[in-house]
Amino acid sequence: MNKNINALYQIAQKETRSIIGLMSGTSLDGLDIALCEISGSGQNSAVKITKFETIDYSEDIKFEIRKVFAKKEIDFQHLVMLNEWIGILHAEMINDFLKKRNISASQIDLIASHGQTVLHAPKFLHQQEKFPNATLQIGDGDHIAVKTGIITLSDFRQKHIAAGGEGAPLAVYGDYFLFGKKGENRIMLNMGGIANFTFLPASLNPEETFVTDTGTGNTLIDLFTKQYYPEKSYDKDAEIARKGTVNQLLLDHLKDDAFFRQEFPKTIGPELFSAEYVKAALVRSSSETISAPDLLATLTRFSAETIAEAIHYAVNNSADRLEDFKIYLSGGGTHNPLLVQWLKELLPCDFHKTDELGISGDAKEAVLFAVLANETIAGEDFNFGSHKGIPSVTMGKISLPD
Ligand SMILES: Nc1ncnc2c1ncn2[C@@H]1O[C@H](COP(=O)(O)OP(=O)(O)OP(=O)(O)O)[C@@H](O)[C@H]1O
Ligand SMILES: CC(=O)N[C@H]1[C@@H]2OC[C@@H](O2)[C@@H](O)[C@@H]1O[C@H](C)C(=O)O
Repeated sequence: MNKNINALYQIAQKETRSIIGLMSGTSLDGLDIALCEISGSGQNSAVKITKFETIDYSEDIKFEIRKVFAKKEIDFQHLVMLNEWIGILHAEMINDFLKKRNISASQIDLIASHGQTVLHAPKFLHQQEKFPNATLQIGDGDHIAVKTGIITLSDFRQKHIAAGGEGAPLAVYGDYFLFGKKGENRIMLNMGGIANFTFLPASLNPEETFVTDTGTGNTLIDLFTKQYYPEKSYDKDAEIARKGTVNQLLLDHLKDDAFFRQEFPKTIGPELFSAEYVKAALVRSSSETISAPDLLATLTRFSAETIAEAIHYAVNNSADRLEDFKIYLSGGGTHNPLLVQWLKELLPCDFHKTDELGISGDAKEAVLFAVLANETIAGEDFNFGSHKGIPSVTMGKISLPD
């Protein structure tokens, strides 16, 4: 038997697996690395994060990714080179992460690598009938496996699409296994570049469980902060937005898009929520001369209202009331006090952070990919039912180190 296949067989039978989860999201801020000890699988999964770090992307890395990120027309050779380069860079970041902590590669069972999303084009966005839902994450897993010496699972989203999904969000698998609690209605709300939530009803009936993106989270706030204040990468503590006033007419135009009228589950990216999207709404509302604080206040309100309206809609379609739901926040938007304040005003739910459930909100998405890898290697069949959007499949391609 090939020694790596034998290793996988042994890993699958271990009581506890050491799995590194990696996530680099749409904010292009860096690579989240979460070292997890995972025992069990499926609903019996238990995760302990033993180490976590976000390794910031250098300006050079951001610059090179931005050349292709969310763009329809690019230099194709650059994308091909970037796929290899990001794989090598991520491997080096993992090696540094381990070295700093005196952990050897032999102590790690698996790496679960999300990769860097460069284009996310569900059918809703590309609108070309003969083509399927499409998404591309780069940073080839073979580079990570060879350079770290650790078996690596990567490219999780393709199987989801192959099995009938949109390739995102995938959070529901981990959210259901780690945070589903019988007798308690929970909503796991992640506010990254794009915001999404997993609806976990008290029944834990997989047929009533779903996950959906809601629209922009931080992506437009970050984009226009950088545009008006090039020295800042985001509106820290909403300092700028707080000085502004929401422009209601602009807000109405921002919210007037077919994406918001689409049924759940749905997914989207910065391909739609771009500078052009905002500029078109500025023109339609004749507010091109808006001040930077007013624009940031309006964009923050746009995120808050679209998230809140999606949650209202989800709960209205259930047998329960908003007051009966606990919302667990994660992702960078949790640190935006104005966004969170407005959400609390718009949603009469009971607000918490995933940290209270033992998983830090900044690490959660990286952990979710470690859980997906755990399922692929050690999980048993779990049926999420027949409804659209959550195919009952394992995900990730396996790269062997030698
Ligand atoms: N103190 C803060 N005040 C306001 N916003 C903050 C603060 N801290 C973080 N953020 C926001 O969080 C963002 C980073 O979020 P996160 O790391 O969840 O993004 P991501 O992983 O790229 O997202 P995605 O879920 O799209 O993959 C920052 O760009 C910023 O908008
Ligand atoms: C294509 C892509 O990278 N999508 C991300 C992004 O970040 C948030 C939202 O948009 C979500 O759909 C997804 O990530 C999470 C981890 C998911 O798949 O659940």
